[in-house]
Amino acid sequence: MKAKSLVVANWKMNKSYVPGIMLLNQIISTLDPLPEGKEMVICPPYIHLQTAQTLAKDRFDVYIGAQNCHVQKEGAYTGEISAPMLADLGIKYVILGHSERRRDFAEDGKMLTEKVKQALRQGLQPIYCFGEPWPVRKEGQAQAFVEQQLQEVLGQLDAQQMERIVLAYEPIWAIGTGQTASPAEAEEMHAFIRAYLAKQFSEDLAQKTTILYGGSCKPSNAAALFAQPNINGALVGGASLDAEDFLAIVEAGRKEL
Ligand SMILES: O=C(CO)COP(=O)(O)O
Repeated sequence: MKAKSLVVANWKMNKSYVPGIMLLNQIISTLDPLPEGKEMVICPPYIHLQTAQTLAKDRFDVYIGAQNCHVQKEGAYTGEISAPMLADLGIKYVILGHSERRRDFAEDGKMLTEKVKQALRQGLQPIYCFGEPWPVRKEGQAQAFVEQQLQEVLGQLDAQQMERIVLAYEPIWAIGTGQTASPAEAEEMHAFIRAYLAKQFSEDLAQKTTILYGGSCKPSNAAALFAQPNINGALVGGASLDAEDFLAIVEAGRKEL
């Protein structure tokens, strides 16, 4: 079985209520149905999740995701949102391990393993993010760094759990910088990640796992990235805040993925 292809919007902390609803409407209503095996996913801030879910509910090709969830199911955790709350809304995906959360909220492998397991228990599909900073790449240590970020979380999961995980390679130096990894650089890392999955789990699981690229993905570079054999889609930040740009990336995915 071939890996599912996804083009995922990560709005981060952008778009207040009315502009957010307008953008959701524009993106979802303009998209022509995608063929089977391809999905568009939108991960807006929490305030938009319920509306987004309503707008996407009759589409078999559009799904909604959250940008984070708490480790615990419920309790005295002021300001937090739990995985059961997201699942109850019908949300399908949750982004976990984004470098901005690792940096700003000290999320480490141990905590992310627990979050991934909690999300899975609630029926959500985690989009697990990882990627190296520039000094690590410069030293030629990018693969070793990525392998460790994979191992500390995925190494704690069984094959059945792994079947519901989406991976997102996001080199930190490419996030929000306009400096994307070249298609060859991205493909080299994606092939390495697939080889890791084959070694750690099985060749079958490695082939079935969706591996996204993230970091300054734009309409101008999406097609070349998507043409790489081990790239199954993208996690898009800045360019997902503009309907035309994001839909252009989704269209590149329709052709190339
Ligand atoms: O962090 C990202 C997606 O999660 C990538 O952000 P940019 O597309 O803005 O570089």
